[in-house]
Amino acid sequence: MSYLTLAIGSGRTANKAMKLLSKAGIEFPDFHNNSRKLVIFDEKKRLKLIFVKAVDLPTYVEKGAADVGIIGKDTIMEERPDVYELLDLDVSKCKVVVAGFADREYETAKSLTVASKYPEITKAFFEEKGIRIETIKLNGSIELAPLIGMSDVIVDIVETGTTLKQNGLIILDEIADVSARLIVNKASYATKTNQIQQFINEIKEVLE
Ligand SMILES: Nc1ncnc2c1ncn2[C@@H]1O[C@H](COP(=O)(O)OP(=O)(O)OP(=O)(O)O)[C@@H](O)[C@H]1O
Ligand SMILES: O=P(O)(O)OC[C@H]1O[C@H](OP(=O)(O)OP(=O)(O)O)[C@H](O)[C@@H]1O
Repeated sequence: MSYLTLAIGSGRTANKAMKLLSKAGIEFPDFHNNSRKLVIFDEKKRLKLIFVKAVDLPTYVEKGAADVGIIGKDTIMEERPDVYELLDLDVSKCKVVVAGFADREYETAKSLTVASKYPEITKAFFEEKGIRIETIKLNGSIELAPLIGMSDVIVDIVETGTTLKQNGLIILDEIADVSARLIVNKASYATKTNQIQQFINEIKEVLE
């Protein structure tokens, strides 16, 4: 039987995903905390694991370079890949929110400048709300933008709320709940149905 290729984001989700796999009895002997190895196999050689930049992960799965992938719902919403989303893994939980200063007009604003890593989520959300926006695409430290007057608000991830609090910002709107999801390449699902289904069942069994 050939192996499945599984893509995992190399950043924050990697450890969570590896813990989940280990709980399901799928062990990767070559996985260590500070390892820079980008391709590893599980001990039974059923899974080839590749570590990719999270934002690129949907592309690997959509193009079939990976059969399956573990990725945050935020990235799925932003990239809208043509893949199957088959399982909510219920880890890496956070929210996509609009945040800004408490004392500025938000609900009554006709137009806003919004800084975000998520231009597509931002556009769709404010279109629906009927607020005209200019989006400033940033790749990190998003909370800085309103502090230095570069944007009125931000669209970003909140987990504990610490980053917002320490920068004097509050949640103004909630856009979506986020957790890690299992996505599957459509052609792989047709040609490797049993293998993929078995993998999903093994993971399902260890979800709380
Ligand atoms: N503070 C957070 N708490 C929980 N989950 C988060 C948090 N920030 C991000 N996430 C989730 O983890 C995913 C990966 O986030 P991360 O910031 O590690 O991206 P990355 O692209 O891997 O980072 P890097 O730029 O360091 O490679 C996000 O898409 C989101 O679903
Ligand atoms: O609510 P909290 O628990 O404070 O977490 C939220 C923060 O975590 C993420 O940033 P990340 O750590 O990925 O850093 P970044 O600024 O480089 O995106 C996110 O963009 C927020 O800034």
